[in-house]
Amino acid sequence: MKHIEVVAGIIQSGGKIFATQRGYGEFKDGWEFPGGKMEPGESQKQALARELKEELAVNVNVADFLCTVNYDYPAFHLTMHCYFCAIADGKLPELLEHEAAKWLSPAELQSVDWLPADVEVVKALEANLR
Ligand SMILES: Nc1nc2c([nH]c(=O)n2[C@@H]2O[C@H](COP(=O)(O)OP(=O)(O)OP(=O)(O)O)[C@@H](O)[C@H]2O)c(=O)[nH]1
Repeated sequence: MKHIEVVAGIIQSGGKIFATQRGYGEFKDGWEFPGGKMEPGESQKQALARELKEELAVNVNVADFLCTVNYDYPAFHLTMHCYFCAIADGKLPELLEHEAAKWLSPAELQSVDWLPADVEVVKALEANLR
C-alpha cells in the first residue's frame, strides 16, 4: 500500500490551538492540523516550518514533539509527526489554502469534525494539556 509521511503543526497562541478545515480533495471539510508532506533532505521541523509558511503565510518556531500517529486509510497508510509550534513574529495565519480555521480552547477540541487520523492526535494533545 502507498505510504505517506506528513508533518503537522499544533500552533498555540494565547492558550488556544489552531485547527484548519480542508478546502479541497478527498477529505474536503475535515478538520486537521496544518502541515504536509516532507521533501527529500528536509528534517521534520524544516518541512513543517516550510509547509506552514506556504499554506498560512505564518512564521513559526517549531517546538516540542507531541506524537507520531499511524493510520490506515483505504487508499494509503499515513504516518504523521506532530509538533507544537509558536508564532515567531506575532503575525497571525492567513488562509491561503484552507476553507476555514478556528482557534480552539482545550475544552473545545472535540467541537470540530477531525480527520480520522487526527482523533489520536487530539487525545494525545488533551492528555498533554491536562
Ligand atoms: N496536513 C495534514 N494532513 C493530514 C492530517 N490528517 C490526515 O489524515 N492528513 C492526511 O494526510 C495526507 C497528506 O497531507 P497533505 O497536507 O500533504 O495533503 P494533500 O494530499 O492535499 O497534498 P498536496 O498539498 O501535496 O496536494 C492527506 O491525505 C490528508 O488528508 C492533518 O492533521 N494534517
